[in-house]
Amino acid sequence: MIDACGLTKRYGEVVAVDDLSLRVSAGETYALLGLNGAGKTTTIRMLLGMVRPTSGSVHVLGTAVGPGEHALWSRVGYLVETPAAYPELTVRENLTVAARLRGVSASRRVDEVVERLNLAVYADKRARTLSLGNAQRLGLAKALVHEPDLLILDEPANGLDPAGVVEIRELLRELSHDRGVTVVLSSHILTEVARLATRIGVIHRGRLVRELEAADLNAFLRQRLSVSTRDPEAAEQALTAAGFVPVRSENGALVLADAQSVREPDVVATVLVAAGCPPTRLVVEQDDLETFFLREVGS
Ligand SMILES: Nc1ncnc2c1ncn2[C@@H]1O[C@H](COP(=O)(O)OP(=O)(O)OP(=O)(O)O)[C@@H](O)[C@H]1O
Repeated sequence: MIDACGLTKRYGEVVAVDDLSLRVSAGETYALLGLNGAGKTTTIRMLLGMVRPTSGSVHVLGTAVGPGEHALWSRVGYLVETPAAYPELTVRENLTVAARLRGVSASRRVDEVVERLNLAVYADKRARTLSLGNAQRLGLAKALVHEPDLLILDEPANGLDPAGVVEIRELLRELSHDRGVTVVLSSHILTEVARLATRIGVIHRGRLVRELEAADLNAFLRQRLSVSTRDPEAAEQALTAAGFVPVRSENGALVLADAQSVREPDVVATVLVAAGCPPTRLVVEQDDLETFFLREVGS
């Protein structure tokens, strides 16, 4: 569906995207995950031919992205940053224009996306009166009105309230499962990405620093054993004497990060009981997603 090779974009001294290659296959939901300024929007703009790469190439649906490839975009729906709409036209009129531009004449499709994006109440309101969240809904409706095979969305949850975030997640999931739509999206919200994506690309300072299957995400979350006792100093000594490497955490618990402690906490408990300082709490903890992400981007 998408084949981007060695994409680089420089703005003077700033390297917004640096030698980034990615492939997205049919049916995937691929999420570009990165902090503010990581290069997500620039990458997405290059995929869509809105920004010309300084070097590298992009193929979308087998076609090289470049001037004159109009037919290609009838199969692609996209939303980039603040969605643009004709401010004096109503929601329905905006969608009708978008549909016509994509060669779709059926007003049924406009009704369907109005319904699907919960815009019925606003259908006859001018676009300029919409809240940020509803403007985002209109942007998504425009991206979907021609039933594209590929959706490319920059921060689709932007401006939406928590219910709207869930709604859009469900919509994208449904499009992917029921209609086989391929989705490429960017986000800086790891928990959201983890719920939706089948594959995740972590982008940092313009570089794709890691790609992983969402199903493998758990394997990247480090585990450790956290032990509390009434006498942490004695416990630390006993564990050190037994060959463990306990580290005192801020809350006074001892943390053991080695694989054996995580696998066999009973061995740790036995050492502590024998030393006369039995554990009052013994728990295997896992990195949360934010810790994983910050570790990946090294900050
Ligand atoms: N037109 C431009 N001129 C100069 N610098 C730019 C331009 N567009 C982007 N940049 C710079 O390129 C870098 C990447 O920006 P980009 O908007 O792609 O990041 P992003 O990951 O989408 O960030 P955000 O989540 O904040 O939207 C940033 O340092 C940004 O300031």
